[in-house]
Amino acid sequence: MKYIVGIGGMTNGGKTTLTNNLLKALPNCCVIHQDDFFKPQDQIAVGEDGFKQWDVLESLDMEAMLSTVQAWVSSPRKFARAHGVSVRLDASDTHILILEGFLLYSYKPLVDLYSRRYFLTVPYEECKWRRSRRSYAVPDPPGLFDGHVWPMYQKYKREMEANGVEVVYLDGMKSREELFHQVLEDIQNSLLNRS
Ligand SMILES: Nc1ncnc2c1ncn2[C@@H]1O[C@H](COP(=O)(O)OP(=O)(O)O)[C@@H](O)[C@H]1O
Ligand SMILES: NC(=O)c1ccc[n+]([C@@H]2O[C@H](COP(=O)(O)O)[C@@H](O)[C@H]2O)c1
Ligand SMILES: [Mg+2]
Repeated sequence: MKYIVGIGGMTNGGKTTLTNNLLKALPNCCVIHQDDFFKPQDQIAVGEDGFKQWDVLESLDMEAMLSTVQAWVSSPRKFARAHGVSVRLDASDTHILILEGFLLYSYKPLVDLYSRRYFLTVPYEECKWRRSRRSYAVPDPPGLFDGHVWPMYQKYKREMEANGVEVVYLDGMKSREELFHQVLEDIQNSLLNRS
């Protein structure tokens, strides 16, 4: 069985942290990080607001991300081997792929592939505070969060909801451990129901 999990939601909701914890616990589990598909800086548009538009779908090479997902779908075993993931021979023939990123459910060709879509959120103030402590490959210029990051998050979330995309919301204010156990248990139950 092939099982694709989305760990989506807002920037600094805790997606990467949760994903790394799940990867250690789930057998035959590969990961694809959406952040690895950002286009080079010189291809990022500059908006009327003067900000580089990092937080829009066009800043990501989603075709390349889709091809990577398709490579896993066509042979999870080969994909795992190529990415240094050990495949347990004794385990049942279940293969899991985690897709992790902030715009997972806004790209049409991918949206129906998920077996389960999680969506992490934290309140505005917490998100802004966590973000202010992060250092990205390209540092945030002053005002980016309120001028670009937060409005784009709201826009894409509204669109996702208007499109009726079904997600399981996760409270990113819970502890790392609580989130890990909640989602691990949920995935395990969902896998049992399918087998
Ligand atoms: N459950 C949590 N509670 C408090 N802080 C968290 C939690 N999960 C992650 N963090 C912290 O928040 C920041 C963003 O986490 P990260 O996993 O990189 O988020 P994302 O990938 O969604 O941007 C990091 O400093 C991380 O240590
Ligand atoms: N990885 C990069 O090349 C890069 C560059 C500029 C901004 N970012 C930021 O990365 C964020 C997405 O990653 P997180 O969800 O982990 O925060 C976006 O909000 C974007 O503004 C990433
Ligand atoms: Mg991240």
